[in-house]
Amino acid sequence: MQSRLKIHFQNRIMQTHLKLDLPTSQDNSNKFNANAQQAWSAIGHLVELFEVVFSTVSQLAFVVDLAKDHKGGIRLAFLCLVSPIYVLFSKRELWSRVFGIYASNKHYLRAKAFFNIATNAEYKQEVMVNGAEEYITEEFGKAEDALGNVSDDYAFRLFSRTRTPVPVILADFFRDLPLITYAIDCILHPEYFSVASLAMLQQTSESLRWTFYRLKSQKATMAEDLSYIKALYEGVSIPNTIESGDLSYPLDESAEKQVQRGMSIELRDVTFAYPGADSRNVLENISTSIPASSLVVIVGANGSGKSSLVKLLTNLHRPRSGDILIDSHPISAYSTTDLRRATALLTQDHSVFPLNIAENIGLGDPANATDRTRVEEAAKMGGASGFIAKLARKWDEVLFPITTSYASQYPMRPGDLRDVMLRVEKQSDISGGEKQRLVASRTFMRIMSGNIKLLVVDEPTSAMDPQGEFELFERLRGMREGKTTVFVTHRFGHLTKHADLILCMKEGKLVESGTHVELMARNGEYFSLYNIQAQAFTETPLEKNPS
Ligand SMILES: Nc1ncnc2c1ncn2[C@@H]1O[C@H](COP(=O)(O)OP(=O)(O)OP(=O)(O)O)[C@@H](O)[C@H]1O
Repeated sequence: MQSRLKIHFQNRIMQTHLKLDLPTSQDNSNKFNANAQQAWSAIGHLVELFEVVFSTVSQLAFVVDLAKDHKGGIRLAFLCLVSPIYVLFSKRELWSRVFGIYASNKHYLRAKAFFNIATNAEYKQEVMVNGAEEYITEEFGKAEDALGNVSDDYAFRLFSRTRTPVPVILADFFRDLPLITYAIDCILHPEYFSVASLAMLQQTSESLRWTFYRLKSQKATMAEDLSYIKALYEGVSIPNTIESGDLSYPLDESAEKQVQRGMSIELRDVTFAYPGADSRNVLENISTSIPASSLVVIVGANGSGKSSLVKLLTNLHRPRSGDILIDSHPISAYSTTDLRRATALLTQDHSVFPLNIAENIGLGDPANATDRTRVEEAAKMGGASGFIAKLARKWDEVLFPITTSYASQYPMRPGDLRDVMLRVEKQSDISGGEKQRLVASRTFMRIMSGNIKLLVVDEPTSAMDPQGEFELFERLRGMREGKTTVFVTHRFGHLTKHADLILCMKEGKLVESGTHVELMARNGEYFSLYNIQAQAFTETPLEKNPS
């Protein structure tokens, strides 16, 4: 039952995540973080709560029953309840409250940071190449010294620690009180003494204390448990920032015309900021028109807003103000599913899924993901066939498998178990350039779907060799028929000469637009950027055009 319920919840959680668009999922105020284990635990806790309530009632009934047959029984029953009630109200427990834990001590944070840098494999290379070992050790020591006696004990324990021993002494006293009273009773009235009732009394008192304690903890977690389940069911109704319209894309034109035309895009006074209440504008007052089937190159320095502009063109984000028109209609009027189906985006973020190579490429066109001929063709176009052929399991190689393995002991001594552990779920890494080729192949798979009207390529070749980069761009350019193609690149020399339109960005603004010849004649930002590239190959910088 546990597995079934967990799968049910997992399915729900997955659907909620998949439904969210990019801005909604990046908006911290919308963080949907329900997990199936929590939901299952919540159900378990509720069942336990019923059990504890039942247990409390039956134990209380037993105490009353015992008290009835004993001289001074009512007094004894009352004393039995003192200890559990004291525990119920006196113990400071963090888990019984709504809480947030964080460390604010700057020396503590610094010591933790250096410890992390020294022990985390992720930083190993950077630490080594920078020769930072000594610095890390020294700074860690300084932070530790400055920290002095500040305890970094488990937060739960820190919270329940008491300054005086009085509460502990009182708790012990109340626990023993019924027995002490009973013992005095027995001395004064030996005729009432019974070993059986003494044992029962002690047993009942002990159980009651424990039951009350459980009751307290169950009550405390119940609100949290119920909120997990509520969050799980409310997740599906988190509204997306990018709402879908009804207009289908491509518009209902003759089939022949659709095949030949790419997407036309117009931006009117567009301003954009990333999600978050106080985020600043990263694009301001952008107005431009990208004709259907044109080849556009976006250039500009780091941080000038090229990728942000791409995110607007590809409908991953919406502007803060201004309008975007696709084929003369507002972008918001179209079905988001249709627009996504017609768009291929190859970016610098190369995500390799924890799936085999063939599926990693096939996912560019999910409808044909298992068509091996297409996948192989796409890999060839993306320049990935060469390295795939060298992998031990070729198309079936899973580069970054999901890790589930753990062993009882680590490090283990050489032997059978250690060998097995080293073999299972071994990550076989490939180079950065090879990863980019793999992701590029996925884009070719997507282009081959035949639905693409807008192809956007955002600096996907940072790790590729110049030959690989040139060939990739040429192949992508070769696929541009019937598509509007947008390239973002710092090494634009060989592309901008083919471009119908160059958009030159600077500090979030579109500072120049036109063809290569027009922009060179302006002696402006584009001229400077082009000149910097040209200088890498010529002795002297290009002369400015006479203005
Ligand atoms: N997800 C994000 N959230 C908040 N700000 C962001 C985000 N991504 C980028 N920015 C900011 O937006 C601005 C423009 O960034 P963008 O990535 O569009 O520039 P770019 O021209 O593509 O840069 P590069 O050439 O380095 O890729 C930068 O100041 C950047 O810090």
